[in-house]
Amino acid sequence: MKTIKYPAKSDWQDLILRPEREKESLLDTVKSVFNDIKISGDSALKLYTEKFDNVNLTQLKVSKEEIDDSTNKISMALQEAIVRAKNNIEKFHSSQKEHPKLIDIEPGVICWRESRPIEKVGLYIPGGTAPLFSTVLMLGIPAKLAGCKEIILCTPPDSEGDIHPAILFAAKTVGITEIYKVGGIQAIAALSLGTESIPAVYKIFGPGNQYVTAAKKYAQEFNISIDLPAGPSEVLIIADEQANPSFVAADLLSQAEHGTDSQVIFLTTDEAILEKTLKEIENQLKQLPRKEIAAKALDHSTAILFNSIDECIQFSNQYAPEHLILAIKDFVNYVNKIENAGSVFLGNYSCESAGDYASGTNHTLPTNGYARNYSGVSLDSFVKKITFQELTQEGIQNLGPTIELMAEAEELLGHKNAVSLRLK
Ligand SMILES: NC(=O)c1ccc[n+]([C@@H]2O[C@H](COP(=O)([O-])OP(=O)(O)OC[C@H]3O[C@@H](n4cnc5c(N)ncnc54)[C@H](O)[C@@H]3O)[C@@H](O)[C@H]2O)c1
Ligand SMILES: N[C@H](CO)Cc1c[nH]c[nH+]1
Ligand SMILES: [Zn+2]
Repeated sequence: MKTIKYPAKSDWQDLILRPEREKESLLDTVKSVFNDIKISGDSALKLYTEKFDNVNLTQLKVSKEEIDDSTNKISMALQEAIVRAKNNIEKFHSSQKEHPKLIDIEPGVICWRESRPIEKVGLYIPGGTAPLFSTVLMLGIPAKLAGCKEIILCTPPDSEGDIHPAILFAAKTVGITEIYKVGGIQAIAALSLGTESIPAVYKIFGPGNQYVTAAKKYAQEFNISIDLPAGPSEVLIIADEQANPSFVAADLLSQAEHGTDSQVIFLTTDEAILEKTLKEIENQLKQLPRKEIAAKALDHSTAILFNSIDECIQFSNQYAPEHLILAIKDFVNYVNKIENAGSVFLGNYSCESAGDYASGTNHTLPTNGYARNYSGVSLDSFVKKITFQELTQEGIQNLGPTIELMAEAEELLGHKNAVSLRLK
């Protein structure tokens, strides 16, 4: 991890850069996979699965037996943990339900808005280097709460052609049964274009590596919408003198271990905390099974010493992290100053892992600076909002002349006429 002390503001622009693959070559790969899947459907899907996941599949769809068997393949304790997390995620996301509010605009003019589920949605569950069954809960629960009719789940198979039983158990717990063994660009292409076995959907959700994220961006060319660009994980931690260096190190490593292209940023005003945290990172890293992955992520991660917490917050707002942890005493005084972040964790005991698994918030969040203009996944992501209005005869009599005047000024006399006829 690189250490920088008191950087000038003019250097911040370089410090907020994320490690990225060369976009051009990524896009070329994405385009050719989409093209092959458009032409050859399932057979291209199988070829790409052999190429990128090293497994030769005969059947892409997960059978009912495989789903049912998943229960016997994971411990009772894990089953209970998944159910507890599900209840918490459900509680938080249910609270996001909006009830139509009728607004009296003027006498005889009422407007309101109602939500309707997106009928067909595709959920991508990452599985390249870790089976992220928690993501099944994060996407499946709001999809079900919203009332989406067709929910198609895609996730890469392991080298035996199997899906991790915890992914299948989580899907079963949420009530998802249409599951396909396909990952990466080819999964996103199948969900966008449809193949003999995988139906096309209207919106694609889910995080993934740079290939998946690039494919989701490209899918938009086919009029498919996407949740958000949720790429390689990241966390930014702001710590003062009362922070606990071992907690801070553990939180940084928790996101570094996701992938070699993850990035973690540590900001502090206290030089002693900086030194102790770097030592802790070194010690804790050795104990992690994914130490090679985390070490590579740390190679393009930075620890920065600043003069004040205000300066740390300003830097964080410019960086726009996926996760922000405020390991500072008076975090309540800084909440209002946070402008760009996917999800925020307050105080020494709010570890980021809580949000990843079980506290209730969603872990599918904007990365790579997209927290400047995107929100994380929520119930809203799975619905469209339709506006309604009812004008009575009194309403059009009152408002009509204003509409007529505006229509005439725009030289749209057809619009004006639709009002004038009703005023007679
Ligand atoms: N932002 C979020 O909300 C969030 C949440 C969870 C996970 N994540 C991120 O998701 C990512 C998961 O990545 P992963 O790799 O473990 O799983 P993944 O499922 O995203 O990607 C695996 C797939 O990548 C494809 N692939 C691998 N090498 C390729 C190559 N050379 N060319 C073309 N395709 C290739 C394969 O098809 C494989 O199935 C991590 O980066 C993690 O940080 C983000
Ligand atoms: N931290 C990830 C989002 O960046 C989500 C996750 C899933 N499992 C563990 N973590
Ligand atoms: Zn995580």
